[in-house]
Amino acid sequence: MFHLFSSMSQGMFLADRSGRIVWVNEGYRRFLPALGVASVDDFLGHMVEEVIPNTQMRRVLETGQPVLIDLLTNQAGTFVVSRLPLRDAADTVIGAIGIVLFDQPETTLQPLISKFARLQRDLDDARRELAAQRGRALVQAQSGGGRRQAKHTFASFVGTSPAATEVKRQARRAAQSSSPVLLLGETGTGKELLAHAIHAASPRAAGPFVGLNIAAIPDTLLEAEFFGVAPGAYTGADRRGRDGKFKLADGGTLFLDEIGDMPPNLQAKLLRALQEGEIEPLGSNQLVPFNVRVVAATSRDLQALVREGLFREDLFYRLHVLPIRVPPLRARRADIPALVEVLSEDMGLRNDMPPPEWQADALALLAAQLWRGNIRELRNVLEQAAMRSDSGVVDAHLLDEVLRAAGVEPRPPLAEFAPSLSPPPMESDAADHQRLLRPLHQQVAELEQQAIAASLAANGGNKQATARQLQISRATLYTRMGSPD
Ligand SMILES: Nc1ncnc2c1ncn2[C@@H]1O[C@H](COP(=O)(O)OP(=O)(O)OP(=O)(O)O)[C@@H](O)[C@H]1O
Repeated sequence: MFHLFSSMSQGMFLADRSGRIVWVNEGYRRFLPALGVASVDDFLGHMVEEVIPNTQMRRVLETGQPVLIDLLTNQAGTFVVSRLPLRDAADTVIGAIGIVLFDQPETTLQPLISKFARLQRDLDDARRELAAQRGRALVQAQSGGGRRQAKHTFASFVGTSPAATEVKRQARRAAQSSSPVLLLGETGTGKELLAHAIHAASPRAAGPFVGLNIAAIPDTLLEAEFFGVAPGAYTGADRRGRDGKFKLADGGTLFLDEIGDMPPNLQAKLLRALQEGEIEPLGSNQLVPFNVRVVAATSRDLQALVREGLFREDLFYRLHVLPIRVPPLRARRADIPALVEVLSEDMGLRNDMPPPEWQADALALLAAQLWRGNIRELRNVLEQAAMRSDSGVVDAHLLDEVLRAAGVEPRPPLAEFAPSLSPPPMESDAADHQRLLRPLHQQVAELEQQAIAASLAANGGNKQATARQLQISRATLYTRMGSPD
């Protein structure tokens, strides 16, 4: 074992019970200059922390517990390392082995590191959202409530598929700009959610977020909704005047949903307002400057509307500065299991019940559907299935019935989805630990095969997309697929 570790790893050394380095192999010697150690003689005989900054070797010697995998960063770089205690026949710790498994993990472990970075970013977003929610609760408690704030951040946008990651990347970049954003995508794809997230990540986050669904308001009332009404313009209830959404969103973000449904006369007025940076409340004859960032959304084909003369071309270009295409759910099937989990948790919380459980065949069936209503439709189907399950467990049979009742002719389950969707078998800590004590090349090869199988399944067997997702060349993918090692 000792020789195997020594030859398979990038480098290895031994410390005695007191933490003094007593042996170092050939491989390890090349790290010495970067550690600021001139020769092996200056390394041997020194206490481990004197020559390897940030090492956790002392803890291993003191506790007798191994650190199987750790990242060590010091002036010599970042390394994936392993530290194992050495014991004598009476089980007393007599020293420890330090092993460098990988140097330059940022290149050798690129797919893992980028996944880690992405998860870390999502975690940071979630933490920020929690902090913001606490802050909002505090502000509401102090002000008696009623503030218009973003309800979602990027962490609420569930999905790590390439398509979801790309849309979040574009939206994050858009958040930093002050130009109008145009969110394009089918109904229920998360456009409104992204609008909230863009606001929450923008320099205007402390300002209000005001939404207006143009399709939901009669044309005759829209102008007053947009620009407000001056005092005295009308008799009756509106005598005192009323602020429009532009005024309410001052200093923040105005979300114009279903912009494609805007009547032509109002399109002209909106264009003028955006060009001049001023609005004219109904009946006022006065121009009022505003400071609002517009995020618009539509599920209609805006360019086709322009061609048909139903949407002004000049307004289209005014809004089309930062277009973001939000992908439909069927273009990111890999996100379905995660969405099912999040939506189930939410359903459980709302109904004060344990979240429903989804069997692997049910998930495979869900992953295969076209989801024309996207996440909203998915949620609806999940809710109906959960309601019809007495045990709280939903299988493909029950789901099939629910889909048919909802008027959907179910497409057959994606076979390649089922194995990757079923949860990994539970292993006891001891067995888990034992698995880690096998030859490293074998473990790495297994991990590679698992990653390739999962990615192939997520990409419906498409090798080009799989290679892109894993950030390896197609040639490498074919080699790895052919050699399970
Ligand atoms: N990526 C996602 N992760 C989690 N929930 C999502 C995601 N995308 C959408 N949802 C949820 O799905 C529902 C529909 O989303 P949203 O209203 O943002 O869609 P939309 O594109 O604006 O739809 P419409 O065009 O019909 O207004 C909401 O409940 C939203 O929270």
